[in-house]
Amino acid sequence: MATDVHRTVTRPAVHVEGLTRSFDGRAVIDDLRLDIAPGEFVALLGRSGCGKSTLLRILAGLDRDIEGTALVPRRRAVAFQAPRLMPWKKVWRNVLLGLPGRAERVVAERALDEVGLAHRVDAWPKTLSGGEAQRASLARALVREPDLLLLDEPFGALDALTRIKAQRLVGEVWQRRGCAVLLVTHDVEEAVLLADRVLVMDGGRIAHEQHIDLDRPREITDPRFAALRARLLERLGVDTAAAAT
Ligand SMILES: Nc1ncnc2c1ncn2[C@@H]1O[C@H](COP(=O)(O)OP(=O)(O)OP(=O)(O)O)[C@@H](O)[C@H]1O
Repeated sequence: MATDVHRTVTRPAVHVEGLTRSFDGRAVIDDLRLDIAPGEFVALLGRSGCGKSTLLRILAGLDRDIEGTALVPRRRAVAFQAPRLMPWKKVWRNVLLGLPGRAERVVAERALDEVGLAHRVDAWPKTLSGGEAQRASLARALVREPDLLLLDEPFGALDALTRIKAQRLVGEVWQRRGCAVLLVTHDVEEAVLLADRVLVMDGGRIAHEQHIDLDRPREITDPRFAALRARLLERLGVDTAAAAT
């Protein structure tokens, strides 16, 4: 009997294969392979200098001096640790900065509302707090309606409380928008809190991956959360037993 086999093949949001990037003859990224599914939230960990930002810049299209394949959606946006707002432009104009065509103020207003900054539309960047500036930077990414959102340690410079709020906001935005996210972070807890899958980069490649099969919202007090966190710390070479003493 003939069987009709239907396979649903979903094109990944990101497809990277055989990717190599060298600086001064040294391969920082070395034959790296990575797929990210549409709508998937992926966190990228790794020791300082292992090439996380380099990978993110390549996926953002900011670095094209590569060997191998890096396929990304046309609609993508990036937010960095520093909000990079132009001080001579009001917040709403910063949000529209670099958008192709003539964008209306209402587009910026909508994005600023989404990140809880509706009241700061006409503010000057220098009057924003660190957390507000980071939200404005996120709004600037969101007006691009990205299928892929690239975040390079966006919460790195924030104080603990602001950081928790910003993490929650990113989680909400991701769930509402359904875009794929690649979050570079140093914070293992943040990775387990937000991501569907956590990658550990080492030796220029993805050396380890961990699926996070916990329901959302996640509780850091959940013993399964602690177990995943410990396993990732171990992969990062942090001796948790020693750290606890
Ligand atoms: N433009 C460049 N020229 C020369 N070397 C570079 C350049 N950009 C990055 N590198 C080197 O590549 C390596 C990886 O840098 P990268 O910024 O990607 O690391 P990272 O994992 O993001 O680090 P961190 O966690 O500290 O931000 C580092 O050794 C860095 O010095």
